[in-house]
Amino acid sequence: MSSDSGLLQSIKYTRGQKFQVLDQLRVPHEHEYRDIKTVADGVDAIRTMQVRGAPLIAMVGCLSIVTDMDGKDFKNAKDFLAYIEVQVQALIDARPTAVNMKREGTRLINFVKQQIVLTEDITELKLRVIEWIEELVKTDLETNKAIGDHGANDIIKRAQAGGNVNVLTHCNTGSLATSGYGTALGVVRSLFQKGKLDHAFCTETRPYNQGSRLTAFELQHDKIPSTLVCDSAVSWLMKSRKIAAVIVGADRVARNGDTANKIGTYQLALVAKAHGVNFYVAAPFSTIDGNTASGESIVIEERSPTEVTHIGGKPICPAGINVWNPAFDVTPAHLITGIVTENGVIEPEQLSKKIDEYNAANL
Ligand SMILES: CSC[C@@H](O)[C@@H](O)C(=O)COP(=O)(O)O
Repeated sequence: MSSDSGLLQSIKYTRGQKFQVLDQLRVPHEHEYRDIKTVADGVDAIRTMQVRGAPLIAMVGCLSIVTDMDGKDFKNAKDFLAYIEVQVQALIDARPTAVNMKREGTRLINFVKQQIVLTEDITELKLRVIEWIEELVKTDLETNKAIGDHGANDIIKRAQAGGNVNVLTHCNTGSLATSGYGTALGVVRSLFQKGKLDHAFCTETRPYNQGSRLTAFELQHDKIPSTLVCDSAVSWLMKSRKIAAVIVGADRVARNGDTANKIGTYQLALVAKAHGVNFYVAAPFSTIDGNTASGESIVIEERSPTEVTHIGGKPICPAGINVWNPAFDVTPAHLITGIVTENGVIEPEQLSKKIDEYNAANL
């Protein structure tokens, strides 16, 4: 399930058999898969960033429930529901900023509540949960392809003179952050497949280097013409090359369009504004959090200082220096040209209305 091709397969899952995740801490140099047998394994893989990226975190979390409940006995349906609620909360707590695990976990709990009205048979309930989670993973790939096409079409439409475009992306939002294809990197893939991409630039994305380790790897893998730049080179890049668009992913989009994403996204948006470059956020609708009014209330995860002070386990600065390591920042909506979803490109001012329409149709 869930692969574009071998090396970019973030998840290996076969019902009733194994569930494994690619250990992204080792990419690009090694491709080792880790078994996920329990929710505790899932939480650990998410916390240590063996798996990362908002959509993938949710899928790995949910699939870890599938393997965890295998062979477990439950006294009754109420006991089963209580178990699901506890596991979902543990997975939500693993990393606080991305909303996807919270959203899918809440939907899963609601689904179980509906099902226990229909049947109290535990074997049947387990099967329905497995099918619900497998569908979630399958849908993610289709969603990403739709995001890719909507984003690419909008960029092409706005590109002056209708020629091929250069784009810049940040962090890793590709096959490795999703079940396949990717969100912002899906837009790059789609531009390439349409023959409309001149060149893709990707940032290193310090401190964790998702750009240089993972995105550069994906771009090379797909033979997409691409160049890696330091995070500190982006202003000069936009000044000296013609960049049609910056495309980033999202960990949570608030109702007003403010967007939490990998640290450094906010400065990219400011630089894009200063240079008249369109700035897109590409994310599935499940990353839009209609319950969060604005970016003010988004909790920003702060991670270990060692991610800044060390690279590959080696220190790169004097021991004992104070470090602040926020993993994400919030880009204000007014800097965002469009939010690219599977349902089309939404201007931030239209987002609240679109959320209400989506909820009326889907919830
Ligand atoms: C499709 S992934 C979208 C976001 O999750 C991505 O841009 C990002 O910020 C990832 O952060 P990470 O800390 O690597 O999980």
